[in-house]
Amino acid sequence: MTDTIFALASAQGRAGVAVVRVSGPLSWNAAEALCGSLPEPRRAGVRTVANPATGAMIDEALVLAFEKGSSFTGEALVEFQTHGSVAVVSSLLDALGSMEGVRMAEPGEFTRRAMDAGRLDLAQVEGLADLIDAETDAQRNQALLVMRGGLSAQTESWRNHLLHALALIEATIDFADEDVPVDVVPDVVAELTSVRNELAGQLAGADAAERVRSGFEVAIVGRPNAGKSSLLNRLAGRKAAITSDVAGTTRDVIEVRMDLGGLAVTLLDTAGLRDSEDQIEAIGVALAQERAAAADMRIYLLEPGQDAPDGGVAVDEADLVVRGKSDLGSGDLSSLTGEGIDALIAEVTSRLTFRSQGASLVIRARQRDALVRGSAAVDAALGALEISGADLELVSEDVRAAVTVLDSLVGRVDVEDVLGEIFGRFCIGK
Ligand SMILES: Nc1nc2c(ncn2[C@@H]2O[C@H](COP(=O)(O)OP(=O)(O)OP(=O)(O)O)[C@@H](O)[C@H]2O)c(=O)[nH]1
Ligand SMILES: [K+]
Ligand SMILES: [Mg+2]
Repeated sequence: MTDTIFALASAQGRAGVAVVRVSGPLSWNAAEALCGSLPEPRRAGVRTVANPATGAMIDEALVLAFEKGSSFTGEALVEFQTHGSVAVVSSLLDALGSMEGVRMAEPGEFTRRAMDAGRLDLAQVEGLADLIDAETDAQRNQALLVMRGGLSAQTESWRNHLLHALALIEATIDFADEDVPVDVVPDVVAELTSVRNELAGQLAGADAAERVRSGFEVAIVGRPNAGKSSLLNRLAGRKAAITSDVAGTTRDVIEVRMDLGGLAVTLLDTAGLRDSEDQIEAIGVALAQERAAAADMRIYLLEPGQDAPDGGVAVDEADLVVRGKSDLGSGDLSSLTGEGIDALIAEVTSRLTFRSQGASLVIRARQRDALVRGSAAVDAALGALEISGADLELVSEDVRAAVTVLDSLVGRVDVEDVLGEIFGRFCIGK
């Protein structure tokens, strides 16, 4: 019999309410032992929860039971909503742990069971993991789409087209000796081409999807004392970086995480760009150049009197060049007075929002890799079909390979090795 597992599903520590989840064949028995009778399935009921071994009362809780086949895990499941006290939760967990056939869940084990029961596929599990980690609206929306099966539905449709192509090819191979000269090649080519184009479309939006998921990096660069750290602090609304009138104050890259219009953005403050005799500062400048070059966008901060960026970091059309310290005379913005700061935020947000709009549903390197391999297999099949008198056996092998790759994307085959890694990153209780 499968183990019955339990865990705190809500966050650790003091809270208004804590949720303890019990899933598996013995979950209802365990819950009945704790609270007498269970409410009707899917109907909340208030119960007194007591330790069956000692009779000691643990708490008064809202109890919810789910029947096998209609819970998150697909198993019989009970949720206790207790008062969110550390002592209540630990005595409830202790009481559960002392029961025969019931044990603490491993990280991600509830989700793993949901997947085994066919309630979620692997791509959806990845969406769920991202949803739990989501900090901004864009991350939440993206994760929800994937968790609700957006990528899975696409994959299913590609798979159906490929299977249709395969059926056409195989019928031709089977009837090769007979007198039915039907040329299936045009239909097969049409099916494969449409799949290839859709795969290419998803792949084209993978970079943007990755940015939405992990956040855009925006680096502030410029000469020493231009006011970069002051600008970072103004944008962050707190004193994240040291500022001073000493040129060469910043050496390390300072990172501040922000939410700009629902997008996750990491703002980088970097060392002022100049040739320095100071070894440590020179290392800082090299680091600044490296991080700025790798960032998605740069804000080049000009100091008063400076007309244009002076090398050191390549500035392209994705970047913003702004004049600071406007309070001293002319300029676009001032970190001292706040002038022009909202306009800068609006401009950065609109540029990044524009870039995020092409995002596809490919949220993981694993998924992208599968699409790249699937697309290569479809290309190989199409290539083989271009030769007149194409070897249909070879074509069918390529198409079959593409199907297998798509199956691995949703976890239908061949994914034991990635499962451990994916579920291990969930917390206990999920
Ligand atoms: N008047 C005025 N002074 C500013 C403004 N922004 C920064 N400063 C001053 O300019 C000097 C340098 O500011 P920082 O923010 O340390 O400049 P930085 O570009 O980070 O300097 P490094 O880290 O040394 O490269 C400090 O004395 C700041 O107070 C501004 O908008 N107006
Ligand atoms: K400075
Ligand atoms: Mg600085």
